[in-house]
Amino acid sequence: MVEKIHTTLRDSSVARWTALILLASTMFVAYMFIDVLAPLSTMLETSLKWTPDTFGAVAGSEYFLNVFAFFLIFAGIILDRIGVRRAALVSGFLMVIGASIKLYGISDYFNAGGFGYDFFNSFWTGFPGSAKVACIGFAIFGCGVEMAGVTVSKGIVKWFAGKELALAMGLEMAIARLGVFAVFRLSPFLAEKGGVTLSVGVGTLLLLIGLLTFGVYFFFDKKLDAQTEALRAAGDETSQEEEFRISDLKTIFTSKTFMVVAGLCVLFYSAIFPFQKFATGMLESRLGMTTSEASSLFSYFPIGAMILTPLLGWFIDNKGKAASMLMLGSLLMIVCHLIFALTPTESFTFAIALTAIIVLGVSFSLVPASLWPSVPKLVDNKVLGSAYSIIFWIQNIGLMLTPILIGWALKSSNPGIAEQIAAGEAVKYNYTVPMLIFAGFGVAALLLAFYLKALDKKKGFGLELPNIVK
Ligand SMILES: C[C@H](NC(=O)[C@@H](N)CCCCN)C(=O)O
Repeated sequence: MVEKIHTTLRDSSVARWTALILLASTMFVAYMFIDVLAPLSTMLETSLKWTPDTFGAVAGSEYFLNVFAFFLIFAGIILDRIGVRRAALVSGFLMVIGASIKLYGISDYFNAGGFGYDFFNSFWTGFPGSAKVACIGFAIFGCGVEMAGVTVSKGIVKWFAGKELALAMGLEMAIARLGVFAVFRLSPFLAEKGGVTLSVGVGTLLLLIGLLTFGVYFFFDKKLDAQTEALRAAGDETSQEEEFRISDLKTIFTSKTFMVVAGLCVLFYSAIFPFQKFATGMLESRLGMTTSEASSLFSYFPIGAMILTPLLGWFIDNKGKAASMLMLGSLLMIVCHLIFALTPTESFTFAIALTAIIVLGVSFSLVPASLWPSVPKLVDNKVLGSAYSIIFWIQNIGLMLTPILIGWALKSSNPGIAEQIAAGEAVKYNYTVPMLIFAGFGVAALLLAFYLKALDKKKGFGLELPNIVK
């Protein structure tokens, strides 16, 4: 007699959490790579002649293909069609390929006249060849990392829906933030020992390990699918999953509440991830610190977020209040950016900077912990991959344009400074205008958060309700 299966790996907490750790470890190394150059802006300006606008353009290039080639939209459709495990491998490969190209662009070999050097320096000469190659690599890496983000989100919903969903998402984000902390500590240290190439080289190697981790996850996911299929065949699984159709995407784009969440997401994240790229330079300038000191100080930002995000996830699973948390998170962000922008130099002490960084970390827990687990409440599971990819796509437009805007604002509000730095003078940029721009994004996000709460009250999506079904 064939034994009937009544449970799946999803019902074993050990299997569930192991799947989460496998997915999150790849995101840990991916987030390390995203910010591997972030603490090195000053070093890159002297070694590779990357001015703030060049640095901003390289930072923004991560999102270029996602936005303009609509890669993220395709990534979501591909994910909904080929499933989590295959999409995870595709994204892992893309990250490794892109990172390797970026590594080549900043390498001593390339910059000493290696393959492609003459070509990449023969056009648009105001933008260094090293930065052009770095942009190409980072844009390919960006396709991989964003596809990985969407895939991991859908993967977590697959394992944790109706269980500890927000806690699991919070933990995944916490592990990713730990990657940001690690890179802000490690990257300047490695760069001091072996130059920028060593930092990016180690980052690339770690991504290879991340790809292997996705490979291990593949087998967990396969087993779960086989068990779920067997349950369906035996008639134990009531909710037969409907097939995804492209026309289903219309329901996402026409949902007002979904678009408000996407708007809030792009505004909030535009004042966080791009800020991470400029924060070290801002702290160096405002507190007269070295790169290494400023980078260490800023590393407390992801640490705060890392500790709080899973706790808030647990709270949302059990008590709800996601919409209210979005409002509070946006408000705290405005306060912190205004402190960076407007505190007079004599009052901007180490303690003030540290407090603002930690409070910003709290804001960076409140919004992600409540935003991402709210998405499954707004759309059908069969379009969930596409829904995450559309939100990420809209978010990527902001993440791509904001570093370019900030780099430009920094250069324009500090006329002559780039030239003085290039001439070896010990002058600093003034970051007031860029920080006011970040605060402005926060104000717009807060207004949308108020609107979202009102919409939820009217339409009853249950954003304020707990996730755990008792
Ligand atoms: C979960 C969320 N992830 C994102 O927003 C992704 N689009 C990744 C962005 C990474 C920065 N380039 C998060 O990390 O809060």
